[in-house]
Order: sequence, then structure tokens, then C-alpha cells
Amino acid sequence: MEKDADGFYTPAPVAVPAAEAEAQPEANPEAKLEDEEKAEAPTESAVNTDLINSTFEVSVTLADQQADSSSPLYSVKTFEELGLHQDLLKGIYDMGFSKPSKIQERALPLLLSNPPTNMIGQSQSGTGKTAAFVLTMLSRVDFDLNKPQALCLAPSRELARQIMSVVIAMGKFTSVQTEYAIKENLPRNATRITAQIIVGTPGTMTDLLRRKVIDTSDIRVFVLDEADNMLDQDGLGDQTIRVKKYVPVIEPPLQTILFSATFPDHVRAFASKFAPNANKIELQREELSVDSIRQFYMDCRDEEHKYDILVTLYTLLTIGQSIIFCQHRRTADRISARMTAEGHHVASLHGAKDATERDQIIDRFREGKEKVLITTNVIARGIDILQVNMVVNYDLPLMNERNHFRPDDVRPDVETYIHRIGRTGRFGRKGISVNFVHDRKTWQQMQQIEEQTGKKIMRIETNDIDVMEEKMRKAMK
Ligand SMILES: Nc1ncnc2c1ncn2[C@@H]1O[C@H](COP(=O)(O)OP(=O)(O)OP(=O)(O)O)[C@@H](O)[C@H]1O
Repeated sequence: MEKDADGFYTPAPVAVPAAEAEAQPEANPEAKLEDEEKAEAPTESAVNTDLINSTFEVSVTLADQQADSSSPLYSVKTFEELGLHQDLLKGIYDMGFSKPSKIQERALPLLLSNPPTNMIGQSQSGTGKTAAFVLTMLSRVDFDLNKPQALCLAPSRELARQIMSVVIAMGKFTSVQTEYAIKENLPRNATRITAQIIVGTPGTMTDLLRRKVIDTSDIRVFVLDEADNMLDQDGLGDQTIRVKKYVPVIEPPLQTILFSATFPDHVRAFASKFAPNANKIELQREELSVDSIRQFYMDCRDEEHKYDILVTLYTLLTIGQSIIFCQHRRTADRISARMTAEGHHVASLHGAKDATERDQIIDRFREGKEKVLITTNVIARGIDILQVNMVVNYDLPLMNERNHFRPDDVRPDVETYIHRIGRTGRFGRKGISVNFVHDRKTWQQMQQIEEQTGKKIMRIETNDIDVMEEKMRKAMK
């Protein structure tokens, strides 16, 4: 199975493993036909060849990385050795996965062993954490029992929908039943959910639990994706704790699974309380972001110059796909309205839009119908769109006001930064991130990000557009 036009998983004819791809005799047989009709349509053939070549290149570099012991994609094992049911192995191979990543290899045996043990797992963005917890949910569910058995919480409806697409793809050869706990999905008068796996956001999940639409008496797995965010008192902490209170812990024994690319110190202790006696897989600070994302910054004179530079970048933004992050919804709306009025094609997505519109916008972006998405932190975490090769921090991410030392000392939100740039460079692919810096304060904030992540952020000259473009194109290759 491979991702369809919606970016979700649907059946594909046959996945060609990287090693076999080279042996394919004719990547594009049509290219050989020399009749008039074909001769008149060289563009399509050329595009096909390009697509095939680029898929091939990704497969080859992926195979290299999965064989490099220092890569987060490395593994010595096969999926067969991880103790998965035959039906789930079929699902995994149908998705085109051939080898586990490091987090999958390390976490799955711990997650699947009995008696069930809690897990706090950390691994860089785009390294396959979703498969680790989805396979655990699917492994622990009794498909003959028509009752909820696994709950999974994510910070946004977009991420909940994406996780569900993975549950459905990996569970394709099982009889799993699923349901969403996201806004405007179930009718208000729904009385009972019989689905075994429920994926949602904490507000709606609480509402369904409170109204007893979800019976918790057989829940055995409780997953928090983006767990540091889900437990943070400045984020969704209160709502997540409320959900947990509804779920019995002792009978059946509850396995609590927390995953994220980041676990800042201030939530680490609470995470250990929330998932007691957990197996832990942790990253060192300098390992937090992946090396395949090249990081840059651009000096802008002021706010208006930021906009001008963004417009100058437009052609580059549309080479693959790109996500532009703003601190506020109004900024996202303002710049997207202005760019649209000037004839550019951009979409904007944030939490103030209604559910149907949000679904349409992200689906169009997944399908590649929109190339440039202007947004807020709402999709900073978890969203997996492989074609995104550029992320722009139009505004650097900043801590909530209550974490400011003084009103004039606004600290950068380093965790959100790591997640934002992680929307590109997924599973070994290349990507670039660009930060706009326009005054002393933003300059200092960027330096703090550099210090705390231990990764160099390179300057890109904005005076000479050609040089700027050339440098960025090179970094994207
Ligand atoms: N073993 C594998 N082989 C090939 N591709 C994989 C494998 N595991 C995961 N992937 C793909 O890698 C991409 C990233 O995976 P995923 O979204 O689970 O990352 P993540 O670690 O959860 O990232 P984030 O921290 O951003 O949420 C997805 O497109 C997924 O299908």
C-alpha cells in the first residue's frame, strides 16, 4: 500500500523494494514508443521519468541510511523478528516498509512483551514512532470483542486523522473497527461506540467519556502521541489528565504509551508519574533534530521586509511543498490574503477555522493541490507529508507569556522549533528550514535555539536573489 492522492494509505499494485528497483528493466516503457502521439506528449513522459527517478533516489538513500548504524533509521532486525502477528506483517509490507527504524526495533519488543509495561519513547521527528504505537494497539486488541480497547490522543484533529489512516492501513488484514473522537464527527445523540480503537483529541474524547458513549471497562492501551505537549500544563495537560481519570488502570491492566521527539525537563518528571515504571528510550540533547534538515536564517530589515522576502521565495516554495509558520492566526490570515491578492497560490490553516474547512485544507495540501500552506503551531507537530521540502519560520516560535522571565525577555520555544522544522526531512529525506530574523530580539532568540539544539543555522544572503536561490536549491537536492 502506498499513500494515495489524499496522502493517506490506499492499496498500491506492488511495492518494489529499493534493492530490486535497480533491476527493473524498463522504468518507463512508454518512453520508448516513438509514434506521433507519444512524440507530441514529451512533457508527461519526462515528468514520469523524473518522478520514478526521484522515488528511486529516495529508496536508495533510505537503504543506505537504514544500513548506517549512526542513523535513527538503522536496524539490525527485520519486522519478522519483532514478534508481530502475521496479519500485521502483511499490513506493514503492504505499506511499502521493508525494514524497521531504530525506534521501531527498540520499542516494539518492549511494547509487545507481557505483562504489558508502560513506555516513554523518544525519537527524532519523522523516524516512525507512529508505527510503533499503532502496531501495539493493533496487537493488543481482541477483534472478537466489540468494545473500545485502545484510546489514542493527539494534539490536533489533523494529526488524529493521520494516525487513523495508519491504523487502517496497518490493520488492513485484520477486522479492526475504528472510531474518531474529534469534533463534528459523531452525531450529538450518539449513545455507544463499539469500535475497538478510538483516536481523537482530548476535548472531544473527554466529552464522549463523560457522556459514557465510550465504555472504558475493556481499555487496555492508552497512547499519547506528542506526549510532552499533551501533558504540558501550558498545553493540553489538564484535558489529558481528565481523560486518564476515566480509564481503569488495574483491570484490565492498562499499558500507557507516551511518544514524542521532545521531552523537556519540565514535563519529564510528570511523564514518569503519568506512565509509572515505564521502559524509557531517550535521546541526548544533541540528537534532537535530524541532520538531513539543513537550517538557514535570513536577515530581514523589519516586518514588511519579511513579507517581501517571502514573496521573493515563492518560486522556491513551490518546487516541492512548503509550510510557513506564523505565531498568530491573524498573521497567517493577513499574509495569505495579501499573497492571494497579488496572484500567488497559497492556503492558510489554523484553529479558528471550522472542522470541515480544516479537513478540506489539509486534504488538498496532502494531495499536492496546494503547494504552500501558511499556518500556526496547530500543525507544528506530527504531520507527515513527504513532499514538504521546505519549512519557513516566518515568526520564530515563542514561549507562552507565563513563561517569560520579564516582558522584554521572551524566550524561544525550542521544542516547537524542533517539531516545526521536522515537518520536512521525513524518514531520511532532505529538507531545508529558513528562519526570518528581523531585529535584535529575534536574532538573540535564534541564537538561543542554535545553542540549545547544538545545530548550526547558516546565514543566507538576501541582497542577491540569484545567489540566494542557487544556495537554497543546492541545499534541497
Ligand atoms: N520502517 C519504515 N520503513 C519505511 N518508511 C517508514 C517506516 N516507518 C515509518 N515510515 C514512514 O516514515 C514517515 C514518518 O513516520 P512517522 O510519521 O511515524 O514519524 P514520527 O516519528 O511519528 O514523526 P513526528 O515526531 O514528526 O511525529 C511516514 O511517512 C511513515 O510512513
